[in-house]
Amino acid sequence: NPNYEFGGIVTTIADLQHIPREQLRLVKALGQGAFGEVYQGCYRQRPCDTVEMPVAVKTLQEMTVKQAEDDFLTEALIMSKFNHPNIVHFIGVCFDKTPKFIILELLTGGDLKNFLRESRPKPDRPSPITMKDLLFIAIDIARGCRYLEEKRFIHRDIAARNCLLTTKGPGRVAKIADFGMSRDIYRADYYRKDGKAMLPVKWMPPEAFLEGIFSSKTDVWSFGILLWEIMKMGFMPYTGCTNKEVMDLVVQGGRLERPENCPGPIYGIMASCWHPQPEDRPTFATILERLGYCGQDPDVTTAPLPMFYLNVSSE
Ligand SMILES: CN1CCN(c2ccc(C(=O)Nc3n[nH]c4c3C=[N+](C(=O)[C@H](O)c3ccccc3)C4)cc2)CC1
Repeated sequence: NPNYEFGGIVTTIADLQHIPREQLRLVKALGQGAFGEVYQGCYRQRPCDTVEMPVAVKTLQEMTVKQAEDDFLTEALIMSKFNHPNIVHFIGVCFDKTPKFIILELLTGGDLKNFLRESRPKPDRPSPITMKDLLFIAIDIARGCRYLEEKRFIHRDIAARNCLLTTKGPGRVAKIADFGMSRDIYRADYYRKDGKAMLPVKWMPPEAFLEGIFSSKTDVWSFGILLWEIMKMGFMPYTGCTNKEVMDLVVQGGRLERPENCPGPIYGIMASCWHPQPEDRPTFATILERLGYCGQDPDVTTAPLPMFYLNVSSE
């Protein structure tokens, strides 16, 4: 069984909260995870309890190779170490029988990329959200990233697709929810990542995809791309470019343009995340401070959202 060293402490499966299967009830499928289905479920904290807590249940499909099983466990070990309002909370594991389960906090708003795309203004329906909502989502994720930075944990895959919302409605909180990439790096053999096909190149800085150098400044670059995703309400970055074209472009100093209607101060923040030199990129503490100022600036918070329906591209 894999173990996981974090902050000088080694954790193994024995250290995780184990949840008896009879205290769990699967309700409905939420989506397809990397290892198998993700379900909405109910968890009864004690057998005698009548009250049940809604949870998300990640399943490891029955027929898997040992490696996938270790990866699944490693993801649980990683998530069990975090405790922050902008990181999806780990509740426990249910590994006594197959299929194995990881029990996590349930977020019912779905992933951030789909939410942004669904929230675009339409000819017959103005957007249900405003620039201020987009800014608050960015601030939530920046808080989660600052926590990881403080813990010296490198996520390696900060992107809108890996973030979840507690609800689509007002009062929504955005959280970092997927640790698949950082989990894979804990795996001994890196070959799968060297396939390049698996790497989120469009979210990576040059030193990462050229030399395999990762640090919290890698996550800062990715956060800049995430900020661009938010301001473009779910567009794919570098639309239409292949990974190779993006690597060549970025190495030569090419960068994503300021999205239409994106307030200058916000574009300034994302551009600062894309310095060629990692050390010239801001910390998440600085990013949070600057996002906070933007939130106090009416020119920013009252800025109109971009219009997409004037062009026909689905992206
Ligand atoms: C009309 N809409 C359609 C979509 N719908 C949903 C769609 C998906 C979800 C959902 O997966 N919620 C989750 N809560 N907790 C975790 C979840 C996933 N987790 C995971 O760990 C998943 O691996 C994960 C991680 C990051 C992003 C996606 C999936 C942990 C909730 C509502 C709302 C109504």
